[in-house]
Amino acid sequence: MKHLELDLGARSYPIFIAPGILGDGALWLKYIRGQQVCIVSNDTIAPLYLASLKQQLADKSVCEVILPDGESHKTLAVLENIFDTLLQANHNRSTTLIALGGGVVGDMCGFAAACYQRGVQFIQIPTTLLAMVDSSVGGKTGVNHPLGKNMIGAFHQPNCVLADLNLLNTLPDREFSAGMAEVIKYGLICDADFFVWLEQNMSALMGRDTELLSEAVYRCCVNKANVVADDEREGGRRAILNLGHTFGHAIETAEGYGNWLHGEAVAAGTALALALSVKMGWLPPEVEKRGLALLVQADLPIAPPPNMNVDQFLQLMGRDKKVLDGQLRLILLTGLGEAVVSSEASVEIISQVLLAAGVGA
Ligand SMILES: NC(=O)c1ccc[n+]([C@@H]2O[C@H](COP(=O)([O-])OP(=O)(O)OC[C@H]3O[C@@H](n4cnc5c(N)ncnc54)[C@H](O)[C@@H]3O)[C@@H](O)[C@H]2O)c1
Ligand SMILES: O=C(O)C(=O)C[C@@H](O)[C@H](O)[C@H](O)COP(=O)(O)O
Ligand SMILES: [Zn+2]
Repeated sequence: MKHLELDLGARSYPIFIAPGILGDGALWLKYIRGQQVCIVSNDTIAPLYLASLKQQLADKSVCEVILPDGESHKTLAVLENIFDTLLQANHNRSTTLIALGGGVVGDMCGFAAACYQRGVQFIQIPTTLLAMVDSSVGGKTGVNHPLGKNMIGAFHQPNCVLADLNLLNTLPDREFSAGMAEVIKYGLICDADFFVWLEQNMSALMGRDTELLSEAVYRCCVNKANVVADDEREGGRRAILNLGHTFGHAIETAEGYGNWLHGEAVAAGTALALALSVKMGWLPPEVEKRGLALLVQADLPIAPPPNMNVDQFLQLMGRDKKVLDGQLRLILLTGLGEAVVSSEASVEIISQVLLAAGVGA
């Protein structure tokens, strides 16, 4: 089993990574401090894994909330279901919520935990590759608004993260690829050695080799844990985890939540960030080429949707959470494994990169 700690002082927590650990209650039941537990999942994942989870919780008083599946349901209105269930079952501040699902369930369950009676504990049991390598770690929680991704939320850290690699056996290929976009992100922004390792192993990873996947999840979590431990609330360096996301979130919002998967939009957004980094004269074109090749090998899109136009991109990007005093800030690369947060790219140069990528005038 692989194990690391996210070091946040009193709010530190462990991340466990191994096949089969969902069934090893002895490992993780101690992170549930009270008797009341509320499992939050969705109508795709619950039929697959809810019973196994409940088996481990036989000594607890358990209720469950099964949300409708999909990014389009990551809303304040759907979040109400969690509060309704908690109140109907008389859950108090000693309750623990458990997120059993991908990033959508994890972000919503975490946000409900941040809000319910002004904050209760929660555990992340990620069931997608994306959630294992990224969304279950670091405490960003929230929901979407029709005008922008993750616009309503809170920072709220879990008590522990359990990444059971066996759960990936049922994950559809398209969702698996989407997770790879965030995996590749870590190599590009802060871990050149990991990027080279991914180049050497991508074909076996796409074949879902468990040993290699376990190593990939571990290295992503180590990288994310280091960044988050340095800057929990994104005052500075944490923003590098947003590589490709300003473009990507614009795509997700414009195309209608769920039509482009988050990872797909991040992949196309990363391709744009690579092109912009080269255009700024900061990144050797050879690194852009290697980044694009890895995204393609992971079956990810590297072109933005042709039905979007430049104005639409700029308007949606203008609402990004990294905008400061009206100034757009983007994550750009200055080398392999080296990212900066920069406001130096002008609207003109961004527009040129979008046009060159096939976005409408
Ligand atoms: N909080 C963060 O730091 C953070 C980081 C990255 C992404 N996110 C958010 O995460 C979301 C994307 O997460 P995602 O890619 O996990 O998508 P998701 O949660 O929508 O899950 C993808 C799909 O796979 C299904 N599924 C999940 N696990 C399965 C399994 N084991 N077997 C079969 N089907 C399974 C789900 O029901 C869903 O249909 C976005 O909303 C994004 O904004 C948050
Ligand atoms: O953890 C972070 O910080 C990230 O930026 C991780 C991203 O992969 C993730 O998509 C996150 O939800 C984006 O955050 P946002 O603040 O841009 O909504
Ligand atoms: Zn992301």
